[in-house]
Amino acid sequence: MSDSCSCAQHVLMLRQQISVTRKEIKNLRKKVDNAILSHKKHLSYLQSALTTADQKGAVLRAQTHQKEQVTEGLSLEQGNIETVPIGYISSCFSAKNGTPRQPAVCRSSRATLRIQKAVFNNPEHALVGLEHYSHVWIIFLFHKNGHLSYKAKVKPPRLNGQRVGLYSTRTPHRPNALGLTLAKLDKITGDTLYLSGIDIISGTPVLDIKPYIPDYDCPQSRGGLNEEECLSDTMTEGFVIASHEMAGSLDKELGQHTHGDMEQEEELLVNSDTDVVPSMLSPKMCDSKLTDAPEVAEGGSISSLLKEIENYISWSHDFTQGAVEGNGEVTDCQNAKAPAVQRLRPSTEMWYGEESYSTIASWIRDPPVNSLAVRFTQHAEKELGEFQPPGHTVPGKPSFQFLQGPEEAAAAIRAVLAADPRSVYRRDCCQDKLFFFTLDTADITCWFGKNFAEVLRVRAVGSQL
Ligand SMILES: C[S@@+](CC[C@H](N)C(=O)[O-])C[C@H]1O[C@@H](n2cnc3c(N)ncnc32)[C@H](O)[C@@H]1O
Repeated sequence: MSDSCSCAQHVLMLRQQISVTRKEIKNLRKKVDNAILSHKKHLSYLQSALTTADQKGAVLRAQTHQKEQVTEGLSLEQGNIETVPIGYISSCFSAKNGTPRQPAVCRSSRATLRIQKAVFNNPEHALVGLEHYSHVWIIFLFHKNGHLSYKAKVKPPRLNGQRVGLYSTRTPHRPNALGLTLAKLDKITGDTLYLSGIDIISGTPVLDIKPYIPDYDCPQSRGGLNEEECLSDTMTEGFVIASHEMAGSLDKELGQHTHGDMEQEEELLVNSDTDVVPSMLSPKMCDSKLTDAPEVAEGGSISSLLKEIENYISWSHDFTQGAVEGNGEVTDCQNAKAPAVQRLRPSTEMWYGEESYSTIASWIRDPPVNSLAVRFTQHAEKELGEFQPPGHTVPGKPSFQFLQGPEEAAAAIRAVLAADPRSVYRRDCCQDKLFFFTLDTADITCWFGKNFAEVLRVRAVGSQL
């Protein structure tokens, strides 16, 4: 009996010891977990400090290198510069394939650019004031050129195999692999720029940002066009403003005008050495020259002259509106013209003088390749419709990271394909092959037929086939 009693006591004691040991183990585990957590925090802090130090190191190295170059006589003055990216692009294009060739091709393409802390202690300070501008020039490195090879002559895809000097093109393959893109600045939040209308892939190092100032950057805008007017997508405003300007300058000068001056203005309008045919002018302006109106010369009917100008302005607005509706193509300069509108250019030119105008190679607006009709199979349309806007999570459905939803994505896909993203080689030799590209979080599969492209499949990046 006593044996069994002492045995039971022993078991009880052992149980108590086990329970104490368990508690100790639990406490120890807690301590270890806490230690791991605090180490992890410390580690991530150290890692981020290391990254910043690395970036700062890169900047310092660049600066030191620059100084060394100065002492070695290889300074800025000799055209030597060690570049330091001010940030890297995150964009809806992850690869070169399928990325628009110019920003104007796809207005809905989106990107962000965060200014690096390594370059400025307070990157957001460097952006103060930029919010007043609607567009910015992005100067970047074509970092995915693969190798730094270049040739003096290139074959732009839109020239369908014809060769031209590389400096007459925007080819990425140039001695200094610098790209220049005019992007729309949608907003700035802290140290980050939100951009749209870009032709730059994710990960691209950006070297500089400059505000787009039409008064400086857009020859057509000289002579008093304001920002809004110059940035308009069409010629309409420019044309109308020219007429307004004419009215304005007449307003100012009416008192001093002689009959001869009036005649000159009219001469300029009707007989200028341009291809503006009389039928392009207001019927009234063609029929009755201002010089035919003796009251004006006598200073008697200024109001009728102003009325005339007003009619002209309103007519020219209607006319250009009609012309513009036919074609929405635009290029770098945001008010560059569609071919239909081009004919109107000389009439504006008259008022600013020829030197105010830019000229371009005709193939830019009238290339020997057709733009393509784009269609989606029903299946592809349905697949695209599944995509959710950024931040929306619906179980089992993919979400975009940049594009605002399926509609915007469809517009972007149409724009990219309509401009025929294939190389000349691919167009000629691989016509029957499928074409793949990635847009935001969607993998697009399509094929090309005569003058059309068809989207066959739209799948979430990384999803199983
Ligand atoms: C023809 S370049 C024009 C870029 C810029 N607008 C310019 O005029 O300098 C646009 C093409 O460059 C390619 N591209 C974009 N970002 C790139 C990068 N970081 N490295 C190499 N190629 C790039 C894409 O294939 C895109 O279609």
